[in-house]
Amino acid sequence: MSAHAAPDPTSPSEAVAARAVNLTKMYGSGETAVTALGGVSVDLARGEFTAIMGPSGSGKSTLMHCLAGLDTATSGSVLIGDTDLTGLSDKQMTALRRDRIGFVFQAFNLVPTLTALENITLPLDIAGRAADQLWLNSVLTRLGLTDRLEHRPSELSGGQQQRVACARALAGQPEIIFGDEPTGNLDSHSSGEVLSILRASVDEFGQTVVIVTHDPRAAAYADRVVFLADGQIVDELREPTADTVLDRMKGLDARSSVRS
Ligand SMILES: Nc1ncnc2c1ncn2[C@@H]1O[C@H](COP(=O)(O)OP(=O)(O)OP(=O)(O)O)[C@@H](O)[C@H]1O
Repeated sequence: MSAHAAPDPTSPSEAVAARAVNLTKMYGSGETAVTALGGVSVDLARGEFTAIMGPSGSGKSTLMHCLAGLDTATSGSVLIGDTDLTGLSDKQMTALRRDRIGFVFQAFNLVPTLTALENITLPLDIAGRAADQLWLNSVLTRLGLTDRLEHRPSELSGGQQQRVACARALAGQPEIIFGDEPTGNLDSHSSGEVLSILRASVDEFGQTVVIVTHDPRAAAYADRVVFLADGQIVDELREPTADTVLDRMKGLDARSSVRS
């Protein structure tokens, strides 16, 4: 198994978009306690596309939810840029998620009664921020949405809905975008489109993207794949291909089945 890079405590925060330090998450207590994360430390570099992979139950969603401020860890800390999430009030956490983080979920999570454009600008409207029109136009053009802006979600294909969700995540120029199985509900063509958009947002816009995925072909779009097993980071891969990811996953699945 190849060594994975431990976080460098001296690395400047400009280079690190999000950081987990010795993150532990327990569910339940006593004999029924489950350790979902057993002391995870990881740095997510700015301007990089990272995929989190691992067998079912390995802690991927828990890690992403803690990093994104959607869940709180039992111990350890999470930083978004320089901000330590530990100790933030609910109000501060809501503001941080709204102003500094973009989300793309498996289920698209669009508001059915709003048009595509209204969905895209909704988080900015709620925050009372005006969209940067030049930026928004370049995102809408890049995502091929300019002729779909007046459509409601029910009038769009799954792939188009997820492109709207990507535009919504990008509209506010967040520090980091988290995707929880963003292609889990899409066919392979639409998956490829959405992943190309996330890839382009990193290459062309300097965005930082982190996704959880089960799909080695999706992970192959990333710069780096971080592998979890049993609530620990056990491996990582740079410049992954679908084949190299699949190989590593086979090793982890074998390891899990030996344990269970
Ligand atoms: N709300 C909860 N209550 C109790 N246990 C939980 C809860 N959420 C997750 N777990 C447990 O924590 C562990 C990690 O779960 P998590 O959902 O993070 O894994 P995952 O790698 O994302 O799984 P999958 O690939 O199946 O979505 C699992 O053993 C799971 O059963």
